[in-house]
Amino acid sequence: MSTTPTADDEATDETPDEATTAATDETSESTLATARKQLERAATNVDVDPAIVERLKHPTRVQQVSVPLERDDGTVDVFTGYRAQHDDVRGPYKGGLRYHPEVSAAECTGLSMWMTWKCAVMDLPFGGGKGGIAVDPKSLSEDEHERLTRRFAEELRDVVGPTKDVPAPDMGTDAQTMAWFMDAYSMQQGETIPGVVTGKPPVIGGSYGREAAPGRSTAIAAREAVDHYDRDLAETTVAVQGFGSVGANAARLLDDWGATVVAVSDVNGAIYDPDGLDTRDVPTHEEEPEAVLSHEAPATLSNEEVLELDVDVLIPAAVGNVITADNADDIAADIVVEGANGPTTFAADEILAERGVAVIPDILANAGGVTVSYFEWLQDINRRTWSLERVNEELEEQMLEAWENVRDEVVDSDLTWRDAAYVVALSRIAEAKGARGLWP
Ligand SMILES: NC(=O)C1=CN([C@@H]2O[C@H](COP(=O)(O)OP(=O)(O)OC[C@H]3O[C@@H](n4cnc5c(N)ncnc54)[C@H](OP(=O)(O)O)[C@@H]3O)[C@@H](O)[C@H]2O)C=CC1
Ligand SMILES: O=C(O)CCC(=O)C(=O)O
Repeated sequence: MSTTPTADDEATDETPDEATTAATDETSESTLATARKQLERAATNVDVDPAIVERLKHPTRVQQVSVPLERDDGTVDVFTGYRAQHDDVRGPYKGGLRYHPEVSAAECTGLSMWMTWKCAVMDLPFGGGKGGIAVDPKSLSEDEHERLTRRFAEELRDVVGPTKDVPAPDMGTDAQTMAWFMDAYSMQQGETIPGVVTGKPPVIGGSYGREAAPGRSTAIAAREAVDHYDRDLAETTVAVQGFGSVGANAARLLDDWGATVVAVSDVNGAIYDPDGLDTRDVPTHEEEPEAVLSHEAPATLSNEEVLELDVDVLIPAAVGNVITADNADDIAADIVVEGANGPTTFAADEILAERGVAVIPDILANAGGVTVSYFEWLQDINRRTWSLERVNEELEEQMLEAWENVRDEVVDSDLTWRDAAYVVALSRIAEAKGARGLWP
């Protein structure tokens, strides 16, 4: 079933277009509204055909599917799944699959727009996609997670594929989810096709280093930002919201590199030690969900308090829309590095910019995930495995190149880091559209 989402979308009751105008209450500014407003603002800094900008406010398509699940007790529940495909002028759609109760057509559309820019900033030959199922993954047994994923893969079969659209993990999904997805798709196609998804376990064509990659790039971005502002990482304090794939890997690397990580949180709150936490001893979401508070520490904080801690670097690495107009004035960090996708609303971004807080945007900071996904895709096509050392070296190189491209715009054109990243991305996308003769 291929549809434009309708008001049947139980998760939000809004279409992608309605989502833009529905966001009247600042704190509830939707992902899609933020993504569109960011695009409009950034477009004023680039010489790009307004028709292209108008086109880029909309996805190519959003696939909406019903995903029936037979529960372990024999009853059946039907969930709604989505795959938003935003733009593919530079290559196949690329982006994660999220299992979360708030997944909706509008959210996937906004997230797929950010994937288009992210792939362009990193100069990867991909466009932007994002999808998921509106479900609480913690309510699923492992067998239910597998059955749901296999059925989702069947429903998406016509729109995904190694040269069409290549999903990957996101919140609530992991390497095992990708393995089931790849197996279900391969069985339907009658041959093993590892390149249909990335983020798989290495034993079936996954790349070493993929799981840690978005956290690694977030740490690299934090390190480079600290250096850009003439500070010393050894004297830098860091707070991290979210201790999953992105947050835990970023925190542990920065800890390894000499920074002092004073607070980390999961969904239930944060642990705080002004002298620095031993982040390797704190259980990650993958090791044990909701276990951060079980680690002994001098103090605990709420998730709101962790955002307002007086640290040098704040890394929101959990859910979106956590820095809003309501708390932007209370953010005490000098540098915010966006590990999560869309943690800062449009209005909050403007407040932080006025206050001189540097915000390193998600489309640059957490782009290590999709970059190593690209490496995985190359390995799958070539049937050749790269070592972890090679993956990390090439990631470092690609991140530094993207960092320099964006930094040059910040320095030369006096732009915010987000606007600068958009200038790099939009210029490449517009150039590709021009070269292909696509209008718009
Ligand atoms: N995985 C990837 O490849 C990439 C992910 N991202 C983005 O990074 C963010 C995190 O994703 P990822 O690390 O994969 O997710 P995970 O599911 O691995 O971890 C999420 C973490 O956030 C915590 N969390 C969940 N809800 C909240 C909340 N409301 N407040 C505070 N903490 C919360 C979870 O706690 P608990 O353990 O208690 O559940 C967990 O520690 C998302 O925005 C995602 O889109 C970006 C690039 C790539
Ligand atoms: O690895 C990928 O393809 C995409 C990861 C992702 O969803 C993201 O960067 O937000």
